[in-house]
Amino acid sequence: MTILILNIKELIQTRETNVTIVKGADMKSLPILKNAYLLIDHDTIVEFGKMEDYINIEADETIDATGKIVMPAWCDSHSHIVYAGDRTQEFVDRINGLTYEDIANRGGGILNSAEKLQHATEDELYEQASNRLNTLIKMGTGALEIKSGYGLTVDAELKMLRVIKKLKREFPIKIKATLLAAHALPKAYKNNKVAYVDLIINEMIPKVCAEDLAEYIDVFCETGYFDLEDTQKILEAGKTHGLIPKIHVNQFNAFGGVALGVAYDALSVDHLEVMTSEDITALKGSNTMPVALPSCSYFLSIPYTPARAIIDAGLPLALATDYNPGSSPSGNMNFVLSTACIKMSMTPEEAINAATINGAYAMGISSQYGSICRGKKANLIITKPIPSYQYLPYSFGENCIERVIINGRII
Ligand SMILES: N=CN[C@@H](CCC(=O)O)C(=O)O
Ligand SMILES: [Zn+2]
Repeated sequence: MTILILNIKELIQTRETNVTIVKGADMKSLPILKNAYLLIDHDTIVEFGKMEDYINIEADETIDATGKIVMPAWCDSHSHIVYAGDRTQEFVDRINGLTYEDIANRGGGILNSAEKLQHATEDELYEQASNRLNTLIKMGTGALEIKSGYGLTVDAELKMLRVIKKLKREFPIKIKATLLAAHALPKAYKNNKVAYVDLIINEMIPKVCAEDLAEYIDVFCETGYFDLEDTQKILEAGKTHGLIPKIHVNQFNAFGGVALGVAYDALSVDHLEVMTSEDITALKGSNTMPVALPSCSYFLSIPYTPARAIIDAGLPLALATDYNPGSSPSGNMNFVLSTACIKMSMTPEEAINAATINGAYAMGISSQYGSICRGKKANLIITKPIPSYQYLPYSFGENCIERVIINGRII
């Protein structure tokens, strides 16, 4: 099956060579072809160029993209879309004055979702997660990382990861799975964190790896959750079993977690709402992608990740949704893009690089996803007729997407 897209007003994020990460000042540049064409063969981008150089090509399907933007589908490197129910009551409690921390301290928050998940069957979880995933795909997401972390028992963590494995099988988009058993201390281990960390290391990690259920190991490295020592032990054990580290860090407090992530060659360090100059220094020269989650900052009314300080220090930055029931009940990457521009002073070019190629890097897939490059996967967004690509973040809240192509298939 071949698909030919003609008369594209702006073809965004075109790369002649297979760039796999964009850093610092380079994030300001977003290669564009105006009045372009693009050819897909099966699941692969095979050719693109300017209409003036177009020589008649026969294709099974031809799309006229007059007035429209074509760009890589979003690469959302941080989500928790497998969860049961919702936490609307906590949302209302926060409006009435409680903080995210207050709610967690009284046994709500992550433990509330863990309680709900205990009672949900694998089929129920799959059904809820697939509804969310269908919505995300329509909003332009073509690759997604999904974490466990609402199970907090051996069985329930495995249950979550099996749901993710089924989503991988049944959905056309690229999915990466992460074991986040160290998301919160379950009630049963309230006074025995050491035993829970041991359970993760001695039972969960080996079982998850035996069933090949995850690629990444994650820890919520935060005051009141898991400290540097716990994080180090869990990352170490994960690495021994072939899991690649990715951590939740610096959401509320900065105490050296970023440097620890870098020391363990984490693929990404995510959240970073609170950053010190030491954290920025630690990231320099590393292979670790800093990931900002602006929807979480928006929803919890906490600081935004200091994107300018990070990018102006020459570092890369990725943007992701953090889609989860407690701190970001939205998986809309278009909103993330707008919020990054409006609240984090990222230019549209930086934000698009962060939400495509750098997001792909944070999932270890940027050699195949995240840009318009010959040989890469045909995961594309085709917009409605819009004035320019800058209109995407500008028109926040508006759905500018007309069609999505995933793996060469029109959705
Ligand atoms: N901060 C830790 N974990 C999630 C929130 C989990 C929840 O509140 O359910 C996050 O990334 O924001
Ligand atoms: Zn998260």
